[in-house]
Amino acid sequence: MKIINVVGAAILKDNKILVSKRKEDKILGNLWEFPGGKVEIGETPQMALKREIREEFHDEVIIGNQIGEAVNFTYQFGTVNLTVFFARLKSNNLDLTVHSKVKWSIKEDLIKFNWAQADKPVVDALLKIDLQKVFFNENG
Ligand SMILES: Nc1nc2c([nH]c(=O)n2[C@H]2C[C@H](O)[C@@H](COP(=O)(O)OP(=O)(O)OP(=O)(O)O)O2)c(=O)[nH]1
Repeated sequence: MKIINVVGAAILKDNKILVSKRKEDKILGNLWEFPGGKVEIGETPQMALKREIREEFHDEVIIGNQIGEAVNFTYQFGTVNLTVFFARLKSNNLDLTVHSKVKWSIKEDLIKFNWAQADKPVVDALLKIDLQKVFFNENG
């Protein structure tokens, strides 16, 4: 079965995490996810994530550490290999070009969103991390 390599960003601001809702007419429509997308040939995960955030929100980000392990989840259309990284915004447009909505959520509320299946183990891993201790290298 086809493996689709996907990267996502848990963008942090003021101890909140940005969560985004997929448009109704897309695969996994109306489900919540970490913004990001497919890694293209020749890209590192970090390069792909910066490109996707630029395309999706017209924003620049600093990428931090990976959250937990990469997750493999098999949907009807293929197996998604999802890797999620912490990120911080360097700009603040958050233009909605591919999502129907975004929300800033406190950690405790993350479980209330209707997540894409692949994201659930990542959310569990995130819940165990103290967000106050997440570090960003300004060159990241
Ligand atoms: N961006 C993102 N995609 C996720 C997450 N969880 C998850 O299962 N996915 C799936 C949804 C899609 O099948 C795939 C990511 O593809 P995508 O968002 O770049 O693209 P898409 O299939 O919606 O649309 P397209 O680029 O093919 O036009 O991974 C997540 O947290 N973030």
